[in-house]
Amino acid sequence: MSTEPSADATNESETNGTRTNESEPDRSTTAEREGETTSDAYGPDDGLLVLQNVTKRFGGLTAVDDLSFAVEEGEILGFIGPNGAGKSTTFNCVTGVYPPTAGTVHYDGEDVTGTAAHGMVKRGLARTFQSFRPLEDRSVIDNVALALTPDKLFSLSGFRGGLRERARAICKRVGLGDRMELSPSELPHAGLLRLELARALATDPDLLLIDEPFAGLSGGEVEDVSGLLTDLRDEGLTLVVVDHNMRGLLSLIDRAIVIRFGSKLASGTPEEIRANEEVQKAYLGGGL
Ligand SMILES: Nc1ncnc2c1ncn2[C@@H]1O[C@H](COP(=O)(O)OP(=O)(O)OP(=O)(O)O)[C@@H](O)[C@H]1O
Repeated sequence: MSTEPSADATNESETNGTRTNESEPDRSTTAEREGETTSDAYGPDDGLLVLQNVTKRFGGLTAVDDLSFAVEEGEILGFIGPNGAGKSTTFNCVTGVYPPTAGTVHYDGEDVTGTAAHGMVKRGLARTFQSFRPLEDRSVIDNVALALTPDKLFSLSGFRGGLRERARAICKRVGLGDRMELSPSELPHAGLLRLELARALATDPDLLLIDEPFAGLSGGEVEDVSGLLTDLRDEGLTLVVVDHNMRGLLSLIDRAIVIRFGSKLASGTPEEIRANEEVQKAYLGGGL
């Protein structure tokens, strides 16, 4: 698996799960871990998004290793793993940043393996980024309007008016209704996160992949954002959330997949994840 001479083991609470100082993870342990999880045999229709045996290699490094899981329609799935576990790489394989080296990705029953990013957005898959850069010379509402997909809105009568109306509704939806005319630089961090969510919602997704929404938020803000995400799910969206804030994440999600060294370590309800000894070890000191 990984031969990464990584120096990314800087998070002391997750040092056990990084690849630092490890040339090869223990294969037999991996096999034992897999034995503890539910069956890894998924069919294309087992969820809105289904990964089957997805592997991604960068040269000699295997960042994602034969990973299979399904995201069920209407759920909030937590996608958890220590630093360097392969979470972003998995997201990148799904959202068309690059194709997987092996394995297949099905979206809404169709094989979308290797589909480019704009094609995945068109199919209804949106993504937020942890480090996002809105256009600073545009207002909040303009940033949202620019993310709208015109082919879903175009009408001969009022193309521009329609866009603005829709952007306004989305700003209100994410709690930015009273800050639409501000510049992004005037928003606090939690406001920027709401703007990033708004930009993703502007593509009219069915499935939203959200990268570390709780990073940098206070306890109260975590609760507010969790409330917003729960509302979005209740309105019909399917959500996959990645975050290191295990406590915040476990109180939000319906189910979690935990990965380590690019492979599945555990899956289950928040209660099952909290009680899982392998997860406890991977997050030694993480306060589950
Ligand atoms: N483009 C790339 N080229 C080479 N190696 C990469 C590339 N992208 C990621 N990696 C490596 O793949 C492994 C998995 O990285 P990835 O970013 O997917 O982990 P992660 O779980 O998202 O980590 P974090 O929580 O720190 O963001 C790491 O060892 C990383 O250094």
